[in-house]
Amino acid sequence: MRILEKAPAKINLSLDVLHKRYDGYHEVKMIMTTIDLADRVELIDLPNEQIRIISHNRFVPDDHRNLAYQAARLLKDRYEIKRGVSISITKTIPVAAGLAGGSSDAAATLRGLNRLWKLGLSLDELAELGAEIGSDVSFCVYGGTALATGRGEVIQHIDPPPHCWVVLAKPTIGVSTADVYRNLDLKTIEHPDVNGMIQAIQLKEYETICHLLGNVLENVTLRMYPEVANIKDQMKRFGADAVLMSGSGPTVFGLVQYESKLHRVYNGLRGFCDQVFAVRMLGERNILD
Ligand SMILES: C[C@](O)(CO)[C@H](O)COP(=O)(O)OP(=O)(O)OC[C@H]1O[C@@H](n2ccc(N)nc2=O)[C@H](O)[C@@H]1O
Ligand SMILES: Nc1ncnc2c1ncn2[C@@H]1O[C@H](COP(=O)(O)OP(=O)(O)OP(=O)(O)O)[C@@H](O)[C@H]1O
Repeated sequence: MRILEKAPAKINLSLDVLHKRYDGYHEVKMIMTTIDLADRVELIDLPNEQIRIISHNRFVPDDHRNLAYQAARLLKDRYEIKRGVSISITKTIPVAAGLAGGSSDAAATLRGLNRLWKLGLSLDELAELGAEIGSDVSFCVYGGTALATGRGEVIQHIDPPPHCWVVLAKPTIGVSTADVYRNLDLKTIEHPDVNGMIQAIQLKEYETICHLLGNVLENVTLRMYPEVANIKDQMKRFGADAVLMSGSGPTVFGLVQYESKLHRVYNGLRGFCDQVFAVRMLGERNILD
């Protein structure tokens, strides 16, 4: 049997860090939303016990380091599955970009294997398992728009933002999330207004959403990689309504309300950056059904 799952990327509209926890992780408070930029994960049942990863992207590991492999291993061990699976990942989401590409592949693998192996698990149960793989996996199991707290795995669904376009530009550097958190100086950060962002999303106030975009990890990555600031400047110059780095970066996203302006921002950025995308926000909860 063959199962196909879409694995969409996320962006963080607001990302705050409250404190460092005793387990070494940081307590976060952030708004995540799904965008229409997705990998494709294809699962094929294998009669033996093997978990096989196929990916033609040289930056994506094809062994136990792959988060999709870890998702399959977790379900196989936890539910004592005596079968194997071939997991073929077609990447569109840039790697190590701050867009949760690997996490979304893992989440898609959890959803797909739940169907392939007829495990009958709920999305809540899959999200709980996902948290064992990585902090962003729980959100990716559901997709949509959510307030994420804890280390990112405590998910409260919220309304989708109003319709708009997202232009993404990924500089040719990969960023280590662990390094960015390690270099964050909690004493000097300016906290974004996460509650205000939730309210603005609920009221569908596009201008307020633009005004309140904020990410405390942005300055850390900007200090490590000044080219990210350059891309931010270019994106503003070409007319994006608001610009922010996603997650730990280095991808920069710009919000654009009207399609007429979208092409100018997209084409302008293509002169500076190899990986540029123009996509819709997909903040509705049932997008993965
Ligand atoms: C930056 C974000 O992408 C925003 O959505 C996430 O907070 C990171 O999520 P992720 O990549 O799934 O992170 P994980 O794979 O769980 O952790 C990678 C590393 O980032 C650091 N980390 C991650 C999440 C968190 N709340 N606090 C942390 O300090 C830890 O050093 C951890 O070893
Ligand atoms: N399925 C996968 N796709 C991409 N990278 C993966 C995958 N599995 C493991 N990795 C490894 O994870 C690292 C981070 O890649 P990923 O694309 O998930 O980062 P990210 O978008 O910054 O994630 P996040 O936003 O959750 O921090 C890569 O350098 C790669 O070695």
